[in-house]
Amino acid sequence: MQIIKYPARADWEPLTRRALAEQSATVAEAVSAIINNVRSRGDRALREYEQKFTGAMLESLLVTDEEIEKAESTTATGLKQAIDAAAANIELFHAAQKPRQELVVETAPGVICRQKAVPVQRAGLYVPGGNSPLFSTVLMLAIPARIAGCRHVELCTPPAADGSVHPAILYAAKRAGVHAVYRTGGAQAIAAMAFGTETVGRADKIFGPGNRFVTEAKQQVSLLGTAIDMPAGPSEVMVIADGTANAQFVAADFLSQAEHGPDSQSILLTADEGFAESLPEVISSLLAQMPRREMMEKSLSHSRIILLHNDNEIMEFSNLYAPEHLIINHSRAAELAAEVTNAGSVFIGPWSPESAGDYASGTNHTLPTSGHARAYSGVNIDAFMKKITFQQLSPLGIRSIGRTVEVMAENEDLAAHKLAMTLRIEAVNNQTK
Ligand SMILES: NC(=O)c1ccc[n+]([C@@H]2O[C@H](COP(=O)([O-])OP(=O)(O)OC[C@H]3O[C@@H](n4cnc5c(N)ncnc54)[C@H](O)[C@@H]3O)[C@@H](O)[C@H]2O)c1
Ligand SMILES: N[C@H](CO)Cc1c[nH]c[nH+]1
Ligand SMILES: [Zn+2]
Repeated sequence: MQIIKYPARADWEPLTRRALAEQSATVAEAVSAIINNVRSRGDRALREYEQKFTGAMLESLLVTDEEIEKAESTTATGLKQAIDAAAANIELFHAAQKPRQELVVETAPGVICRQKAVPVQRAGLYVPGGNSPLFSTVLMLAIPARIAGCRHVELCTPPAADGSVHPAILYAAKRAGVHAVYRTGGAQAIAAMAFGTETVGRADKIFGPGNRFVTEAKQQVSLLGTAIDMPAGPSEVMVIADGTANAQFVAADFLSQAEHGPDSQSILLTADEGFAESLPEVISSLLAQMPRREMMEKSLSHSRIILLHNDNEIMEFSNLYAPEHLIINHSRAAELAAEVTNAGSVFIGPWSPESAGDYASGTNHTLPTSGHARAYSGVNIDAFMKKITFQQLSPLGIRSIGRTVEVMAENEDLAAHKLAMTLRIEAVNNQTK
């Protein structure tokens, strides 16, 4: 693994670029063709793509109630208990985010303004299933959708080669209140939820992580009129460590990222040269005990160890990179955490591995990647809600702001705008004569 020692400031920006996560032109072209095909040929296109990418020959795209019931009985009790325990924490943290009450402000006498949070009505959730069936993602998306009060929640996920959907995905979907599950994945699933097909319902907004094809598809359909949560592509972690960090912990955090896919990325920032130099060997020895070694090696080949002069430089670099996950395994962890301005989710201290947030601490694991944490939040209750504003003016309100509106409309050269107020001012004046 590459160790980059004291890079010049001019080289920091290029170092923050993701190795493979950039959306290539080929991916964009392939995705655009898939979207057009699904848009014009609906279910037929979905079936063809599933056969091509997963090998599944599908009769029904919709998972039946019987399959969901059966999944409940085939999922091991210990796993169901773990899913239930994680779900309870995710519910607690997300329920606390729900706006408590409507906002009401009388901005001027007789002018009442209200802001009301209203749920997205039809939510489309994507649960990845290429590399492994991420049933934890079902909880991360469907629980906030249910708490927000979405009227219809549908979920797409790639099927196995025999056409089945992993039982734990179905168990979690039922537990979290999903209304319909479809066996389709990749860009085709995103297109299906964006435009609707004979079977898949059209969603108002699409949520969830995925590989480069899924993320590109979400970005393309967002330009064609369907809202998305954010770009949540190939996973990445930045670890900040000093000499007090347990190197095995850091190495395991690197590997847990690498196993998400060949285009995941892990970066260590440290000011401790000895720690930087010793880490690759610790990673290699842990890697030797792991399954999926080949894929993890690919991911690690574009991971990096970056040696900087001090903690100030480390925090500056981290905020420039804007990591999806930031683990601070450092003697001043809490102080450094207070300086984070760009990150998806932060894990503070030696006892907070990313795995905790991936599954069970209660925070959401659907997070912005590729530097999008500079401007986007991870999934939270707000993502499932729109804020609608209301205003109601009384005759007193017309008196309060009528003249202000007239003057502004006149000076924007918008005579009809002015007239709509002038007529009311005259009516109020006539009433009170
Ligand atoms: N950012 C986040 O919040 C977050 C959370 C969880 C997972 N992830 C990421 O999600 C990703 C999951 O990826 P995955 O591949 O395991 O599952 P996936 O479900 O995202 O993608 C699998 C599907 O991609 C499509 N596909 C594969 N190769 C293709 C090709 N050549 N052309 C067109 N379509 C193709 C197929 O339809 C396939 O079924 C990982 O990169 C992981 O890091 C991100
Ligand atoms: N680390 C992933 C992206 O945040 C989420 C995940 C699901 N399962 C395991 N990990
Ligand atoms: Zn993970």
